[in-house]
Amino acid sequence: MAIVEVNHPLIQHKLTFLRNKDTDTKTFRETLNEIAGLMTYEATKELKLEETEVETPLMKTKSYILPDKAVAVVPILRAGLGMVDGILALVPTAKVGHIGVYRNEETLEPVYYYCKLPTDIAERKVILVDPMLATGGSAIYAIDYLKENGVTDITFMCLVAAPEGLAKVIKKHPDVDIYAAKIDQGLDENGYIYPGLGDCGDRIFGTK
Ligand SMILES: O=c1ccn([C@@H]2O[C@H](COP(=O)(O)O)[C@@H](O)[C@H]2O)c(=O)[nH]1
Ligand SMILES: O=P(O)(O)OP(=O)(O)O
Ligand SMILES: [Mg+2]
Repeated sequence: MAIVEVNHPLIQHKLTFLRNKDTDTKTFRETLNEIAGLMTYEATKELKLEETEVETPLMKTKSYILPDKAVAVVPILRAGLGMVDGILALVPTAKVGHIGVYRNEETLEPVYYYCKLPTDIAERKVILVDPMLATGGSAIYAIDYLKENGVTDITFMCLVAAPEGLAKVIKKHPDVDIYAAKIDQGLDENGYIYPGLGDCGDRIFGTK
C-alpha cells in the first residue's frame, strides 16, 4: 500500500487553475485531463511488461511491450469521467468501465445507480478515478464493488484528497495504492474538501 502525493511542478501549476473559481468550463475540463495524464505516468510505473522481439532498420533486438490485458480505467460517475481521456492518451489499450455513484447531500453516503465493467476486468490492473476523495464513501463503495467482481490490483487516482477520507479508505482497503495531486486541509461542514475546488462534477459539465 502506498499514498503518493504527486508533487510535480507541472501538476501543482495546473492544479492552481482548477482551484480558481473563475476558471471556465472548457479550461477546467482540458486541465483536469492534462493532470490525469501526468499522474498516469507516475501511477503506472510498476506495470509489468512482456518481452518481445522487434526489427529496427539495423537489426533484430529484444524489447518490451504491455500485455494485451494490462489496464482498465474505471471512472466513478460523473466527475471521474473528467480524467478518462487524459489517461487513455497514455494507455490507449486500456478498457473503460463505469461505476455510477452519487453522494446523498444530507447523509453524504454513496448512492449506487449504474455499473458496466469490461468482462475481463479481473485480469487487469484497474485505475479507479474520481478527482475528489472527500469522506471516502464513494471510493470505498467502488473498491468494494470492483473486488466483488474479482479485481485484485487496484490503484485509486484522485486530484485532491481530504486526510479523513484517505484514512478511511486505507483502513478498509490497505492493499490499494492511492495517488493524489494534493492532500488538502480537510472537510467543511457540508463534506466539501477544504480549500478544494468545489463540486468537480458541476465544474466539468457546467451544471451549476
Ligand atoms: O469537495 C468535493 C467533495 C466531493 N465531491 C464529489 O463527491 C464525491 C466524493 O465524495 P466522498 O465523500 O468521498 O464520497 C466525488 O465523486 C465528487 O464528485 C466534489 O465534487 N467536491
Ligand atoms: O459525487 P457527486 O454527488 O458529486 O455526483 P457527481 O460526481 O455526479 O457530481
Ligand atoms: Mg461524484
